Amino acid sequence: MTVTAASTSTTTSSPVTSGPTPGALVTVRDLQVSYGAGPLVLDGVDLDLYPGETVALLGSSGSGKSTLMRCLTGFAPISSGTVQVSGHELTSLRRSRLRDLRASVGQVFQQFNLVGRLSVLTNVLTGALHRAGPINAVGGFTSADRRRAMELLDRVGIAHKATVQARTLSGGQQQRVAIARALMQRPQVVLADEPVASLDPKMSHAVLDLLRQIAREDGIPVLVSLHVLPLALEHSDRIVGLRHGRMLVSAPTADLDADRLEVLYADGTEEADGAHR
Ligand SMILES: Nc1ncnc2c1ncn2[C@@H]1O[C@H](COP(=O)(O)OP(=O)(O)OP(=O)(O)O)[C@@H](O)[C@H]1O
Repeated sequence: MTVTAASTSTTTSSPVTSGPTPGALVTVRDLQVSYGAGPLVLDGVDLDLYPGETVALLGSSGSGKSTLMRCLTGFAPISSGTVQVSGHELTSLRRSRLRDLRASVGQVFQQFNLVGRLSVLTNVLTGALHRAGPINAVGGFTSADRRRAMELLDRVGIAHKATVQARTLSGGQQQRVAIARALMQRPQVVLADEPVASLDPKMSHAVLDLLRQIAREDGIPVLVSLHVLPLALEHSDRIVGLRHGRMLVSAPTADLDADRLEVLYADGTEEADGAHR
């Protein structure tokens, strides 16, 4: 795993960096975001994501985790700063190029976002549409697409459910299907926004194991937001943490423990206090 010099210790302010870091697939610099005329919800955020690493994104409710993820797909109102994905500056891309770039970012969500009445296999196949565009949907999927979708279902351990409706699966099984769908895009990076928030502890470990395995085997970065510190400490190579929109922690997981991460939750809001333990 590669880490930046700025990420080798817990920081109390944003690391001072400029330009893309060699080897990073995602580089965010001095990012500021506000919704409408509201206050800054991200303020001076820097982030690098490297091939093969799993990075846990922590922070109390409202600290800006989802907004940061949205920035990586061009769906957040960026006020200033830069976001580079695979060497492309996202903030200056035309719409068609932005669509291409989004296709290279696989996403996994808390609520799985499957189409419940469609088969598991078809749900995975829809991942191919991100790259091919909607026109391909008219012509249907190719046999190569189907073969790949079955291989991915096998990889996530759920090929035996390929023909059943997605809504008949358990939460953990549905999240595996969602991961297979994201992989169908042949992503260069995977963003998982609270992927285990709806799962029981056993399933949570299994899904996070799977995501980390994918990062390593495919050599892509996986950024996963979590609310439970022990899960982050067990299933990540590096932890970054937001508090009130500022990146307060950026360090290898091996250098961190729950006490050092408390800084993210001091003065926390809503369910943050205590819920992360
Ligand atoms: N579409 C929006 N319009 C206006 N404000 C928004 C919007 N989305 C998020 N916010 C605000 O931005 C801030 C950060 O929200 P965000 O959802 O990124 O936090 P989060 O860390 O992901 O929270 P949670 O852990 O609860 O999901 C919050 O104050 C939130 O109210």
